[in-house]
Amino acid sequence: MTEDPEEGMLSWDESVFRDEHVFEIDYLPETFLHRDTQMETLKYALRPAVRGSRPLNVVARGPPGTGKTTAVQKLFGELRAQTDVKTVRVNCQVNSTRYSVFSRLFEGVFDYEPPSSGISFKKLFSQITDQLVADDRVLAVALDDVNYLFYEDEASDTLYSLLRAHEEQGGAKIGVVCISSDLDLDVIDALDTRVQSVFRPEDVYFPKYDQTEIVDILEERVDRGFHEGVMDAPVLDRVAECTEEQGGDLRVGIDLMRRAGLNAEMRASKAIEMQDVEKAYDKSKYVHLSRRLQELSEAESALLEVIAEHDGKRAGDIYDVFNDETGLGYTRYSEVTNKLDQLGIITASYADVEGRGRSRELTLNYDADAVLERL
Ligand SMILES: Nc1ncnc2c1ncn2[C@@H]1O[C@H](COP(=O)(O)OP(=O)(O)OP(=O)(O)O)[C@@H](O)[C@H]1O
Repeated sequence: MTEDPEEGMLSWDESVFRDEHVFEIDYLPETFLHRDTQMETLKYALRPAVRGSRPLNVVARGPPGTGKTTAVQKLFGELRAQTDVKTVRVNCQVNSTRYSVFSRLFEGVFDYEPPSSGISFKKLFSQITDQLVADDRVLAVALDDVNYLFYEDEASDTLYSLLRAHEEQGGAKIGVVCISSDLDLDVIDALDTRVQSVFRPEDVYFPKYDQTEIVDILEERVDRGFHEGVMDAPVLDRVAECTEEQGGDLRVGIDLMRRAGLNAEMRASKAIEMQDVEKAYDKSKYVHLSRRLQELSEAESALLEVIAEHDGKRAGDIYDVFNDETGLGYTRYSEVTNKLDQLGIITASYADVEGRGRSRELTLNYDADAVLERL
């Protein structure tokens, strides 16, 4: 038998992907492994809504990419399909004030946006609650990435309004699931005492997946996303190892598989090799960073750029450059520094500096070039 030189090579009309969509960021997985206890507790908390009662409130916590959003999306999807319960998930990274959170709730309840001319918060609030009462419907709200409401000092007001809706507004029934991936933030502790006294949520923790769990979960995607034989076990193990290395965030693994698939295609190969994974890892390990940088304001990006360009310099020097470039003063500089610190992009710590007393030292938590490339 003569060997076919084309064997193992992709032709133009072939692909390693069976369904590339399963590697996209908004893909909702059909099977959701290793999250049974978390799903149970969430169901337990939401079940009263199905009977027309107010659901229990929940705080869902855990490191990034551990399935918190997916869990809520799956349950909210089931509630929408099988019951009368209204569900709205608000991305607080984008909607980080009480007003914008309630604007999204308005949209969820009425299926159209609130008037763009603007109405008072009080009006916005009462229109939502009046409608819920009139329809006799329960509203389940997920505040996804709720930590951003804390960074903007809007969390207490937002929660207070949501939690008091049943007392003040004719008995509107609203339950809240707060999702936080900031492990340094104690959600309850960080709220005002007036909120703490009415907020006694169920706690659902999403631990980091270990390497075997990561393999189990990613195997599903391999089967759905790639043709048979494209990714063999040792290569998948390496993907899981890289994912583990990056804090167990499944986004890294999923992104890595997609990029590795594209790399294999670039070599016109029918199978993904280790080299395709290694090459992809240089990019995929920064998925957190890219996500965080996407939502920065102009002032935050400007300061980060200065820090990255002057890595290792004293805070005073950094402030001078920031001030020169943006015209913003020290108060704003200080606020932006705190925000970047809370986001985990930099660490701002106090240090004794000779001749200057205590001053803040800013260190970048990522490679400076990686930051600059993505800004
Ligand atoms: N058990 C699982 N099975 C299948 N896919 C999963 C599982 N857990 C997470 N994923 C996938 O991993 C990615 C990240 O999950 P998700 O967005 O739910 O995490 P998260 O904990 O909400 O993250 P963050 O806190 O950063 O918002 C998604 O693409 C999701 O489909």
